[in-house]
Amino acid sequence: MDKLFKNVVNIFNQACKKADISKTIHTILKQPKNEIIVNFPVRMDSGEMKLFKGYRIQHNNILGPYKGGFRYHPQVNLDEVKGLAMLMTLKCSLAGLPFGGAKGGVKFNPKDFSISEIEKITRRFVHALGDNIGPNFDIPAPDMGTGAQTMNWMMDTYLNTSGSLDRQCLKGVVTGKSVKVGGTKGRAQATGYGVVMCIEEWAKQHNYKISDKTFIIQGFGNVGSWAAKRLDSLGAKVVAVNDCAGTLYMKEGVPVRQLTEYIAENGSIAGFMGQELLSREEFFSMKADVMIPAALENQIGEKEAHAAQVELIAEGANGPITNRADEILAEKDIQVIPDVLANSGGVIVSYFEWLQNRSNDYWHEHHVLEKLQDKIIKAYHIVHDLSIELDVSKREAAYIRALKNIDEVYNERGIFP
Ligand SMILES: NC(=O)C1=CN([C@@H]2O[C@H](COP(=O)(O)OP(=O)(O)OC[C@H]3O[C@@H](n4cnc5c(N)ncnc54)[C@H](OP(=O)(O)O)[C@@H]3O)[C@@H](O)[C@H]2O)C=CC1
Ligand SMILES: O=C(O)CCC(=O)C(=O)O
Repeated sequence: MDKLFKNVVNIFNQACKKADISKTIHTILKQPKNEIIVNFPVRMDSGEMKLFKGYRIQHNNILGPYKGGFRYHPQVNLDEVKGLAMLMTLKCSLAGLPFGGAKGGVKFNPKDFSISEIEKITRRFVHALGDNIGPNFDIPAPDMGTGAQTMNWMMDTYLNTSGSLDRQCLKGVVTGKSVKVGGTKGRAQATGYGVVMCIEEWAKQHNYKISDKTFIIQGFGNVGSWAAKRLDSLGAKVVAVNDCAGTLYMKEGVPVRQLTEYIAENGSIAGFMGQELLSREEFFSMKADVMIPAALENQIGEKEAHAAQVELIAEGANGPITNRADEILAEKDIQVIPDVLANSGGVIVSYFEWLQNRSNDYWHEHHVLEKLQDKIIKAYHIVHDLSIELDVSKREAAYIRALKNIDEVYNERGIFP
């Protein structure tokens, strides 16, 4: 089984060499600054006490407060969260945000717990983290298995336990909250929309008419479903969706809104419109124009890369392609828009939420989405141009650009001895 942190560090090492990053900066960045692990007890509905393990990995904060999501998933582990935290440092730097990188999570499957148990787990986790998070220090956000409701509980717990009277500014302790409690319009759709905005830009460069193309999406949660909605509005056909239950294939295109509603009610694609599901293997070998992995890391390994029959992969998920698979895809001339660029829409709009919380001035949705488009398209062209100039993949170009920004800041500030 590939390890995410190792995969990310391999590309980081290559990029450091190509970007001529000093040994000192390489040494600072190759491990996270802080690895926080908490074990905390929570009383279940049955009265039983259960112990949970939570992580917050703070990779680097030279550019600003640590920033990155919290994941609730049974596979959460230290290696995974370290890899995800390093990706956040690179993602924020590439997007030009005044944030560093962090990631966290709790190892459990939310599907096995009641809403009130999930609320208690969330509140106890925030309590256990204490001052390790804060609106000017480390700002969590949603990731797999968490969403606006989780962020609302987190903010509420932090406000009630921090001891500070500055309720307004403290709202920015987490982003991705619901709009009524201080979230921004546009955050829910930001990551999925951002992925498609990158695909739209790629399409313009390749004289590619999106409305004539077929798309396949792994994962139909926050990222996958919003990407599908934007594709649908552009007239494109999403012909297959894969989740843990299997692969839904509909030749004429999946009815995106109905599927979103169905999953919200039933928890998965199983049973949708009476369709028989295909296998995971059939998803990864399906002939289509574009694939959007929007689930877990390491989904496209050697086998899936050999089987792939698409022209472009836009990484909605973090780290969905292993190092070896990256090489195979390059040999097959399958292009990749890398995670640190393609899924940066989420953290970009999180930044807008944080700004709105600080100023107490809330923006229209169209303004948020316009600003998102400006930022992500700017990053897209920086990556594209650099990949041509240096003759490297878009992933390497993205890492190189992000590392150069960080290197420059360290060099101008100097390093504390
Ligand atoms: N939310 C955000 O703003 C951002 C998310 N990302 C990344 O995007 C990815 C998805 O996140 P998000 O949409 O928020 O998560 P969600 O929890 O909303 O959705 C996850 C989706 O992935 C599916 N999934 C999980 N495990 C598997 C598997 N083994 N095989 C197939 N499908 C699977 C789930 O299906 P099932 O119900 O069957 O488990 C579900 O459809 C993650 O990699 C995350 O790090 C990146 C940037 C920002
Ligand atoms: O919105 C954020 O702050 C972080 C989103 C995230 O976790 C990610 O981009 O992987």
